[in-house]
Amino acid sequence: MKVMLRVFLEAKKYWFYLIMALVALIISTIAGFYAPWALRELTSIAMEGHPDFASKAFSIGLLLLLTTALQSGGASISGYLNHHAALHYVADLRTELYTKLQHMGLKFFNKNRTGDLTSRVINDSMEAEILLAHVIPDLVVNILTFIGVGILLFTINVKLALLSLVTIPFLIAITLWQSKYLSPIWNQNSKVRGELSGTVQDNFSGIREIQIFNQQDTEKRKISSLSLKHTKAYLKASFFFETTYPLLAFFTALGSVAVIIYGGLLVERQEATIGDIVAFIMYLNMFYEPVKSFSSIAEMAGNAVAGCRRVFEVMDESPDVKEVPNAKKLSQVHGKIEFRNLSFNYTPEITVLENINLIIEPGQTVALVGTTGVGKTTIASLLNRFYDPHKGSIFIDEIDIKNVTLKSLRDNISMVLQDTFLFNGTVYENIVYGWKDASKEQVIQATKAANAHEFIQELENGYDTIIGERGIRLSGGQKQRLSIARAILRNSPILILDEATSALDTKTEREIQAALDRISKDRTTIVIAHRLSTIRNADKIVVLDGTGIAEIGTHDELIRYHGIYSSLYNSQAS
Ligand SMILES: Nc1ncnc2c1ncn2[C@@H]1O[C@H](COP(=O)(O)OP(=O)(O)OP(=O)(O)O)[C@@H](O)[C@H]1O
Repeated sequence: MKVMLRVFLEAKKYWFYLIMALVALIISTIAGFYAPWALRELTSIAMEGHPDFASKAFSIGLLLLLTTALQSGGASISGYLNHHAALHYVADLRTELYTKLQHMGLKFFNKNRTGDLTSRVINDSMEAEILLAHVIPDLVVNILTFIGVGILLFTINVKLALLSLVTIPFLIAITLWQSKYLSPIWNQNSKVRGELSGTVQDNFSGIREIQIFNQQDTEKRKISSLSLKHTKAYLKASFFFETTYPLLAFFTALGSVAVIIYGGLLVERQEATIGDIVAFIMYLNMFYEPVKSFSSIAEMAGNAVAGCRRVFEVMDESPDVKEVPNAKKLSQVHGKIEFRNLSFNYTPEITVLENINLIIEPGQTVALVGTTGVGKTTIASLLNRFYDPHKGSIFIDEIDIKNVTLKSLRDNISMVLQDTFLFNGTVYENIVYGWKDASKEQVIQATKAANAHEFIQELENGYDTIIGERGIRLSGGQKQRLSIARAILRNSPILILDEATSALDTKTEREIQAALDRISKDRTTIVIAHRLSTIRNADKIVVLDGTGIAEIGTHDELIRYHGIYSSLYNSQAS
């Protein structure tokens, strides 16, 4: 109920449509009450042998035509308006959910599979349409019918009406029992659907690995087992539905049987007319309908509420990286960076960084080196506030990065990563991704600096070539050059190069290295590299070992020191 209420309240923008739909629905439902009444009147005047029967029948027929027109017209107007409101709300909900997801920290994405999140944005959000355009209107129709037809039954004959109430508790008991069991099944069902969609998405992203390692059969089995799990969850729900439905039909029929038998007696005693009995039986079916359909509405609502709950779960998730209230804008910085007493771990069991103290002066190039998994990329991620440190702080130009807006912080930092991510668009669109207003000349300048201009021109459509999902139509080195061009174009005062040249051959690497050295001259640069020959000229080399900094110095100083760096360098040189 809470979820349903939340959907309704959040759809406030569309209340006008929903209210208009409600009015049309009420008119349509009430108009539908007339048909049995018309039959009752017709039977009565026929039985009485009314002299003006034909003209009376004509007026009844006209009225029936009018009410039928109102019934169908109202239903269709209401259906359209409800869908208009519901589908627009779904569009808003999807955008809101997507926006929320965009601002979640990486910790959240480490915990949740992208396929499952996609399923929440695409499928689960659509369940709000079911709630607004189907469940709520159906509930209104049913409540109105139950009350309205109930009044009519009592108006026709109190004794018969009281008798027909006898079956109601049975019908209610069955539907309550059904919905009690159905709700957890629907929750499970949505969860399995998310799992299935997550795995399918993972597999398509990793299709190359599946084919390289010939794991098609294993993956097929995994998908088949998840599909079966989904089927079983559905089957469990339909089991309850299918077993209880005949029971509901039986008790409904029992009500009509009782009315026929007792009604016959009342007609004989002249306490009721034949017209009353005919109309009564017709109304009785309408009267039981809301109780009977309660279970299918409950089923639909259960499914829809489970989907919406999964959407709201993410909406209510508080981001682990938050902006402080009144966060300041970090304007164009000089680029002094200080890590002060910094400690961080991804999981409570393993400490990645402990008590890191490091000052990088504006314009300096500092290289982070150390064995794989020591925490170099983590330092870069902390500087970007993809995560927050558990202890200590990071300052840029003496300002704690926790006190500035995330946008302004990230506007000051460009990153080139080892795993280059490119979007499925043109080469040009990917280069200007960080600065949409760049001119063509600026783009060409950046691609020339990144040694990418030449190969781009040789592509089928030059800068307008579509590069495919994740840049699949480009080589690793080409992708990396585009990502370097993108970072150069962004021209931010802090540049992070995380294994930025690792996918390049030695000749191209040397050429790009020269470009990178040039652009890093007038900005603070953090270089993460395994190939130590690429960072020889850094102003400072920081060697990480264990959870902390083991050595700091220039290349020559560290070589003379004969420590970790010197032995790493010598082992690479030999
Ligand atoms: N998202 C994550 N969740 C949990 N642990 C992580 C996560 N990312 C990294 N780690 C762990 O944190 C440690 C530091 O990782 P990090 O990527 O910073 O190392 P690195 O020095 O950059 O390694 P490499 O040179 O191989 O790129 C590693 O032990 C890694 O397994």
